Amino acid sequence: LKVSELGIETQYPQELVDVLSRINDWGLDTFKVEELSDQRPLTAITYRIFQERDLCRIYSIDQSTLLKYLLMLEDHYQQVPYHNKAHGADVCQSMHVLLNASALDGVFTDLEVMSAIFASAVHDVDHPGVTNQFLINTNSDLAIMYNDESVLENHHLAVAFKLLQSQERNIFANLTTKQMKTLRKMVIDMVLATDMSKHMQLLADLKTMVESKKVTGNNIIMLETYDDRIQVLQNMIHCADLSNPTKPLDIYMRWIDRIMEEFWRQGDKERDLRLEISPMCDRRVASVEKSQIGFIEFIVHPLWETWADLVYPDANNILETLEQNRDWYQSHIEPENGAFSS
Ligand SMILES: COc1ccc(-c2ccn(CCC(=O)N3CCOCC3)n2)cc1OC1CCCC1
Ligand SMILES: [Mg+2]
Ligand SMILES: [Zn+2]
Repeated sequence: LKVSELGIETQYPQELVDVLSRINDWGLDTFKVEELSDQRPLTAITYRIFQERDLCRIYSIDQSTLLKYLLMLEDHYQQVPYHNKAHGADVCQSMHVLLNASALDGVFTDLEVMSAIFASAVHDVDHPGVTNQFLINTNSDLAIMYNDESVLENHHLAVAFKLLQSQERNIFANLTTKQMKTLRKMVIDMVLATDMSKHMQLLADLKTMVESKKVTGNNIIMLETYDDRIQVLQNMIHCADLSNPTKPLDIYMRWIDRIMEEFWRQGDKERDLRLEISPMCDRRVASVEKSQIGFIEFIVHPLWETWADLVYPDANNILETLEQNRDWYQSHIEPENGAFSS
């Protein structure tokens, strides 16, 4: 990558080129990209991935149109502690790495790959930093608009596709009608799958697929139907969305700081509104480490263990890091608040 190919202006061009050289690695430091890109991590990372996968050439995407769309998309991520443009960038880059699993070599078409990268980049756009339940409980305009069903995820999709409607930002202008129809359906199916309320069903279906896994001679997964293909992509974006505990511990800790601040700000709003404070949202009775251990035990590890089975042995190192992080927190439980530690 050359400085001229960064796509964005920065006072640290060479350092940014150096950090982005890890675009295909699981440990890429999104926070470093955020700092070195002058607060443009989503544009810098997504633009780099489009280049890496040659998507502009394959789909005749004008580079300035892509940059205009990405900058506008990035500006529509809200300045909230966790669900901001850095999270969007991180999930996009994590998805890019997961797509490179050798068990999936040649499995997905270029259109499916572009759909997955696009879905990841847009998947939390305009997130207000509160949960679906909070939006429902407070009779918000968004909950009214989407009838309490995957409220945030429907909104992220609507915003992402609306931004495509101007001719100067329509990166998919040169796709055929059929390609656009396919891309739109897959992006909708993937972003809706990032709603935590779909987690148990997604995981159950993934386990069923693993039990009946069909592979070719060189251990490449065979996915014959749309339902099978989209199910793998839905679990992939869900894994990417829940990938913080699988990253190097110092990076994981910084994501914890951000999600807790976002949860605590929601708790502050609930306290002011005299609503019951949601679990883990009361900054006065926080047990950060215990919450993470529960999150890993009940959600993240069961999901990643199943994913690691599906793409065995490609995700073994990721699962290993997750288990090391879990063990680290287990052995560093902070003393109970107050005098009576158990
Ligand atoms: C680094 O820590 C986390 C990173 C990601 C998540 C997380 C959960 C579900 N998602 C997917 C999006 C979603 O559905 N959400 C967004 C979070 O709030 C619930 C609805 N993401 C949770 C995390 O920690 C929580 C706070 C202590 C234990 C759990
Ligand atoms: Mg989300
Ligand atoms: Zn997300």
